[in-house]
Amino acid sequence: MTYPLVIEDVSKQYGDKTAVNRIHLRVKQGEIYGLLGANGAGKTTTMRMVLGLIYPDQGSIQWNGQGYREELRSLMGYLPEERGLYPKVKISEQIIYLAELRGVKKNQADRSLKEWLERFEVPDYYNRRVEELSKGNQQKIQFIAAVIHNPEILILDEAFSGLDPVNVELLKKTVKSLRDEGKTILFSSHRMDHVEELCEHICILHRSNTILQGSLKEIKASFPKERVILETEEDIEGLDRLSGVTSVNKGLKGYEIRITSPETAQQILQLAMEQSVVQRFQIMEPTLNEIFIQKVGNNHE
Ligand SMILES: Nc1ncnc2c1ncn2[C@@H]1O[C@H](COP(=O)(O)OP(=O)(O)OP(=O)(O)O)[C@@H](O)[C@H]1O
Repeated sequence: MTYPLVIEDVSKQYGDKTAVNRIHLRVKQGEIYGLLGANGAGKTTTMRMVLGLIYPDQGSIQWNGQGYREELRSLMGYLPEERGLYPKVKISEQIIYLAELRGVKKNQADRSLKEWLERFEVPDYYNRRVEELSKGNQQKIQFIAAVIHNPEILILDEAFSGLDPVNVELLKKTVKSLRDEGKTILFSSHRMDHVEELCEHICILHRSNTILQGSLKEIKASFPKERVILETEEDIEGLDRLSGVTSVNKGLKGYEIRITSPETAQQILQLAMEQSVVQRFQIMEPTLNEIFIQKVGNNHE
C-alpha cells in the first residue's frame, strides 16, 4: 500500500495554546481522507503543516516517504477556506501565473485552464475578473487554482462552501474523478453528508486531540443502531408504548422511530405486521452527523 501522506505523532503549539496534539494520520493514494472537527479543533493547523506553511513542534510529516523539500510546492494543491484570489486581476492572468509558480510552462497552463473552464461550464470566464463573478463561481476558479498544476496531493478545506446544489454536484464529481485518477486528497468539511459520500477514512479532532479515527464503514458499524424506518399501508397504534422506544416521528411516508435496543426493533416489526402491510422496515446505521454530535457534542465547550 502506498501512503503519499503520513503524519506521525505531530503536535503544534501557539504560545501555550496546543492547537494540535499528537495526531497520527496516513492517506492512501487514490483516497479522500476526511478531517473533521468542530471550530477550533485543529484542522487548519494540521493542513497548514501538511502544506509546509508551518512546522510541527513534535513528530514528523512525510510526503512520498520523505521530509519537507522545496519541490513539494508543485506536488501539492491547496484550496484554503479563506479564498485568496485577486479581485481585479483577469482570471487567465492570475491562474496561469500561479501555475507557472508551481513549475508549469505557460502554454501548458493556458491549455489546462481552458480545459478546466470548459469542465466547469464557464469557458467565458477566461477574460473576466474575479470581482465580476458570483461567490459560487469564484469558488470554482479558486478550485481551478488548486488543481491547475496537476498536483498529486490535494488539500481541500470546505471545498463546497458557497456553492448551489448543482455546483456542489459538479465539484463532488470532479473530486471523485481526481481520486479515481490516483490523487491523494485530504478533505475537511463541516458537512457530514459530503464526508459520508466521499471519504473512506476519517479523523475527528476535538480540542486538538483525535477522538475518533479509522474506516468510516467500521466506525459506523461499531455504533449501535438506534433508528428504525417503518413504512406501512395503515397507521400503527401503540408504537410509543413499546418498551425501548424513545421517540416516534411520523412523516409523510412513514415512521422514524428511536430505540435503545435491537430487540425493540423486532417488536416494532411484529406490531406493524399485526396491524398492516409493511412496505419498508429498516434498522439504520447512525449517520456520521449523529456520530459526530454524539462524540463532539458531549465534549463541546
Ligand atoms: N496563528 C495562531 N495563533 C494562535 N492560536 C492559533 C493560531 N492559529 C490557530 N490557533 C488556535 O489553535 C486552535 C486550532 O485552530 P485551527 O484554526 O487549526 O482550528 P480549525 O479546526 O481549523 O477550526 P475551524 O473549523 O473554525 O476553521 C484554535 O484554538 C485556534 O484559536
